[in-house]
Amino acid sequence: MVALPPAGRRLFEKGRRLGLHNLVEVGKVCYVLAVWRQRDEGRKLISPQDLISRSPCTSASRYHSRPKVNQVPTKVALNRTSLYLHCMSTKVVQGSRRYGYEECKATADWLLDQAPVRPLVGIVCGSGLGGLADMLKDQKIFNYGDIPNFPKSTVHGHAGRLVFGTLKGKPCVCMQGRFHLYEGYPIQKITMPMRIFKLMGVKTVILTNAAGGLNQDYKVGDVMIIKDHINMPGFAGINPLSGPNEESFGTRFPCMSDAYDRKLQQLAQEVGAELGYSDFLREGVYCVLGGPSFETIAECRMLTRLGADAVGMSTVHEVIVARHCGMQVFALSLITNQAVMDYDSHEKANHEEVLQTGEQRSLQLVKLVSTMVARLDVASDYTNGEAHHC
Ligand SMILES: O=P(O)(O)O[C@@H]1C[C@H](O)[C@@H](CO)O1
Ligand SMILES: Nc1nc2[nH]cnc2c(=O)[nH]1
Repeated sequence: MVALPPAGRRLFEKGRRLGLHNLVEVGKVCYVLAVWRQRDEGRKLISPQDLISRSPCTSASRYHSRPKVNQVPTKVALNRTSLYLHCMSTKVVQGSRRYGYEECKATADWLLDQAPVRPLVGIVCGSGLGGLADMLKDQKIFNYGDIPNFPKSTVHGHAGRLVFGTLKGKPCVCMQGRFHLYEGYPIQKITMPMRIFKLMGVKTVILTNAAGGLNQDYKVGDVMIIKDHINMPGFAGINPLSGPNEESFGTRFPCMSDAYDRKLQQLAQEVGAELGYSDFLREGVYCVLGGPSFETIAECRMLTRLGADAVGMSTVHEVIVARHCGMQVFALSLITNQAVMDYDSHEKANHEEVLQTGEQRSLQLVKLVSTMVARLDVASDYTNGEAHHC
């Protein structure tokens, strides 16, 4: 429990008596991250943002104006079934602590309370690649909007669902849709699911994305095993680990030269060869940019000279956070379009083409990933020799 100032402590004590838990201090402002026990709703975790959007600040209450989503509640009035927020400040709480251990743990616990399995493998589906989640057996699905502290998907082709289940007998959790910098979320927020994965017990993370092919040998529909990355936003100080280090997750200065697990790359090559995919299976360097605009011709030429084989708008931030907290990482790019390199070309990158290519390669991608998962050596982590059933 973090140290609370006296006002926060009093609020916490009061909230506790009424069934509210986990009062968290952020900067100078206290807010409630609540496990709110309501008589007929059972146990419910409500984040500050949810409290703001859902709480019934009625005209009957002395708090007459409904708080705006980016306002920070400075006072909270409680009774048995209702919670009223008083927002005096419009200051938005900044910084990584807001997406720190307490929040991630609360969300992980909330999910595990209801999940049918304790996942050992976490999968992130890129644009148009959500079909992977459909492979899971005995599914339990959570819409992102219902998960405390979780961002919402805003991009077409990202369903915005967290799916639990088993894939070839392995307990998995699958993000059907991810978050991107260009959606306007802080970088700590878009990578928070990785820490939630970790706290739920995930050992191996498999990430997929749609990317533009920079390497002139690549064709649309190729699948690139990511062997390394170039973190362009990182050059400008935009890194998910910026801010106070969360020691409980990992070290201040994590190594990234071993970010992409070599054994898993080897396994992908073997599985790909067995499945007859060698013709379109590649290995290369993925470069992340901020997006949402696609690259200019000059930018594509520059990235090629820097050693990038594919360019995209995701994955790298998640990889950094996943490695920081010690998970094993494997990542794939589906080359959905050729980056335009030539001023005579009339090609134009567009999201529709990205989704369409995703659909066309979906079956092979699902087969590759599911066969790899079947062979993952995570069995030794099962308790009592069984899958982690909660
Ligand atoms: O989530 P991913 O990286 O697969 O999404 C890519 C990058 C943009 O979000 C979008 C562009 O079409 O696809
Ligand atoms: N930045 C970037 N992201 C992509 N995602 C899919 N295709 C592309 C592309 O060409 N550029």
